[in-house]
Amino acid sequence: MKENIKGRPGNRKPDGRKVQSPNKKPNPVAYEYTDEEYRRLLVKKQTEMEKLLSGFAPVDPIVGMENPYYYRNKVCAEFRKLKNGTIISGRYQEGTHNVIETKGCKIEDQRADAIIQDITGLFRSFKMMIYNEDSGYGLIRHVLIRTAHQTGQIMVIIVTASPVFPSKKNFANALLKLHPEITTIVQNINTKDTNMVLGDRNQVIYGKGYIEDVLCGKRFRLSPGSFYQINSVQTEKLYNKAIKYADLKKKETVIDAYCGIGTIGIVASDRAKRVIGVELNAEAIRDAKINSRMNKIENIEFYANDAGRFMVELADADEHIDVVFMDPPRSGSTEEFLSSVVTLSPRKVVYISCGPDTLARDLKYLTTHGYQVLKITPFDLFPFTEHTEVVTLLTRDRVIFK
Ligand SMILES: C[S@@+](CC[C@H](N)C(=O)[O-])C[C@H]1O[C@@H](n2cnc3c(N)ncnc32)[C@H](O)[C@@H]1O
Repeated sequence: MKENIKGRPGNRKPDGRKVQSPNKKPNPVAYEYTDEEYRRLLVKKQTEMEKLLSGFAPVDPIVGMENPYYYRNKVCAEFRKLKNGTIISGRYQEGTHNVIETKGCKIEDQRADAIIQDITGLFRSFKMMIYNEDSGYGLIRHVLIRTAHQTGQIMVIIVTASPVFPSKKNFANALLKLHPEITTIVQNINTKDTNMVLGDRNQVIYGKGYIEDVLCGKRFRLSPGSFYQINSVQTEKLYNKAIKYADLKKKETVIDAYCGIGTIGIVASDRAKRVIGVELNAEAIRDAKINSRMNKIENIEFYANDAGRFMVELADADEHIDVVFMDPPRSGSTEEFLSSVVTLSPRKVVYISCGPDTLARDLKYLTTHGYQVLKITPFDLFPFTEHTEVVTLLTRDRVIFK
């Protein structure tokens, strides 16, 4: 099957916003979902990372997947009503809000795909009105499915344009009859004229309103609006490498900046003296606090704040920090954050990035302010897309490359 990858659901920023480029033409790049094509893409990504980053330090070979299919644990479906009254489900074509009908996508969780197909049928039989962005009329905006790789739990989030969701209990019962594996169903209310997928309000229709997954031996609760890496198999490898780079000895005070639900800090906490997590999204910080209790971790604290502002406060308070893990969104970090890192002067910075261009920009700042890049490892977190994740180790100790 050939598919326009740029039209895949990767076209969302890490915080869930759609990429805005309404006048952009559809991208002509199409990838074959085959092992041979996958190997070709890995070579291409390695070359791109070397071109971009080898001026800082040697780039290790990209860490690929043995089985690069059906890895996406988060799938956002869009819907469109055709002139003949039929409802189709699919994904937005990149840079547009045209819905391209999608079935059996080879990079999305297969359980999510099956659920979306059946939800589309139920929307038809329950005569649900699909939201029209131009007129602002209609109810159903999106459906988001989040699946937990280890526990198998599944969350269905139905995003509606209004709090009134007629027959929602009957709808949920009909869906659960078809898919008893679903563990929770949530209505998310998004009344705004916005590119953000999710609104601020959630109403639990069935189950607990969140799912739990296990990563690197720790258990994590995940609410509808919290960030969670979309490829769990590769995330474990990525976190293990990041923590190996930090080389913690149980004596260090560690920052987990842009911490989401606290995954990196919680996984690292056994090896550190103290961990401080900071994250802008209050819902994610609520999850992070529950996650630290659930894993019985006592040397970690979490703050809901802008990471840059928080680091300025730490620098002003003359705090001693040994290691900074930073994992900002694709847009990268800010000068406010980076200059505070320089002031705080941790021995090590482990920078995890899903935006290699902004990583290069931020590495330039840090290396012109006393840091040296020691290690760079790319990870293929997003097989069959143009995206690459990179973990980088910086230190303020001088090291000569042989
Ligand atoms: C790439 S995610 C990483 C999350 C987490 N480290 C993980 O591995 O799951 C980036 C996170 O940064 C958060 N974020 C975005 N802007 C921020 C800011 N200015 N200050 C703090 N956190 C921010 C997002 O909400 C998101 O949770």
